[in-house]
Amino acid sequence: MSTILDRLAEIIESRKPAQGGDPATSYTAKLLAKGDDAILKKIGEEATETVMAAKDVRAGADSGKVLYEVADLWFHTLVLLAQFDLKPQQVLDELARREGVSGLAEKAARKE
Ligand SMILES: N=c1c2ncn([C@@H]3O[C@H](COP(=O)(O)OP(=O)(O)OP(=O)(O)O)[C@@H](O)[C@H]3O)c2ncn1[C@@H]1O[C@H](COP(=O)(O)O)[C@@H](O)[C@H]1O
Repeated sequence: MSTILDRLAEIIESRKPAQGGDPATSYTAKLLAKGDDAILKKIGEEATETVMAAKDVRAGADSGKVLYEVADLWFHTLVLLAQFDLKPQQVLDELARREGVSGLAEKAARKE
């Protein structure tokens, strides 16, 4: 069964310049055509907007604001994955690989 992440990844793939993505009709095609720096800039912006939304929620705003910004951030990380020919499933596989491994234990092992 395909998930929304898989379906979005397919759409993003189809927006690549090499696949005929049209920057005039597609936000994703426009961003991909601009290249690495533009994509990375968007991720920085969306991460910052997520931080600001979380602060706003703590100051009384609706928590939906965080959901909205995280969706923007996830979308742009999917564009970044596509730019490097990576798939969301590979990120899910990496998270699955880490399942059950304490972050503290993993960090300690790295220091040895
Ligand atoms: N999920 C998304 C999605 N989330 C966010 N965005 C866009 O990401 C941008 C977020 O940037 P900002 O909030 O900073 O808004 P902005 O000022 O318009 O952005 P900039 O011009 O500054 O880059 C907005 O233009 C949003 O519309 C998305 N654009 C597309 N998708 C998905 O991708 C599909 C293909 O979209 P197109 O490639 O545009 O056809 C869509 O059907 C959706 O499923």
